[in-house]
Amino acid sequence: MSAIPMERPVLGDDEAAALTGLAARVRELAEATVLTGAGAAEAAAVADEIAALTARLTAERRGAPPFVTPGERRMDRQIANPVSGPLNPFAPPIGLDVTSDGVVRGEFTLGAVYEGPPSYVHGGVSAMVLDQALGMAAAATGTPGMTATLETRYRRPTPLGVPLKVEAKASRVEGRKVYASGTISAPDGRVTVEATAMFIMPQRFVTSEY
Ligand SMILES: CCCCCCCCCCCCCC(=O)SCCNC(=O)CCNC(=O)[C@H](O)C(C)(C)COP(=O)(O)OP(=O)(O)OC[C@H]1O[C@@H](n2cnc3c(N)ncnc32)[C@H](O)[C@@H]1OP(=O)(O)O
Repeated sequence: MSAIPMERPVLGDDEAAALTGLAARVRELAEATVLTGAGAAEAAAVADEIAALTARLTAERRGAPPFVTPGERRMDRQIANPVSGPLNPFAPPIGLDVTSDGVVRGEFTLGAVYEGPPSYVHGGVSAMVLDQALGMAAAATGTPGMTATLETRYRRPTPLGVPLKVEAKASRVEGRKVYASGTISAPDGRVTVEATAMFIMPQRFVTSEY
């Protein structure tokens, strides 16, 4: 049982655009927070101002992140997704395109908030990006599912602050199970992380359209 309900408010275009802009500013704030050299007094003063802004936003609080109206794919409605969602300040966000032959591709740059080992991307963040890309590749087969297994192989460190590529494709569908694989690669074209995953469509979603 989740504390966040399934039912979602649906945003109009104006509100979606405004909240997307707000998320972009908060993303910049997060980066500024981990990189600032403003000093203790200034940091404390800014923290007070941010607390006041947070209070303004929570004065009208929703029970769950909103969706936007259905587009071509129902999965695109979830605009607060932590990988691709423009409404989520935690998301880079990564624009992921699905080609007609089911290949998912995205280009992205990860800044200091995603650091694991100094100057490199946190391995959990790479796994999250791949989970999303492979999940979308699975969904593109017409059988979307929950991640049942995700195996990552970290072949070399993934650099921060440079353009990265993620690519994924489903390899086969067996009933409710979909198998997919993918990679993250660095600007020199070398693969830094490989992943394979298996997604299972829960029985209760068998008739849903994604
Ligand atoms: C669908 C909605 C998603 C839409 C997404 C849009 C794309 C967005 C991209 C998002 C990307 C991010 C996505 C996320 O972040 S998804 C979030 C992370 N994943 C989860 O939280 C999943 C949690 N687990 C479950 O909900 C259930 O266990 C699932 C749904 C996976 C299976 O529960 P179900 O009750 O259906 O299973 P069953 O008992 O009838 O078994 C059926 C078959 O499967 C086999 N099996 C079961 N589990 C495993 C396992 N772990 N490894 C290997 N095999 C497993 C089992 O042996 C059997 O095999 P067989 O006997 O038939 O041979």
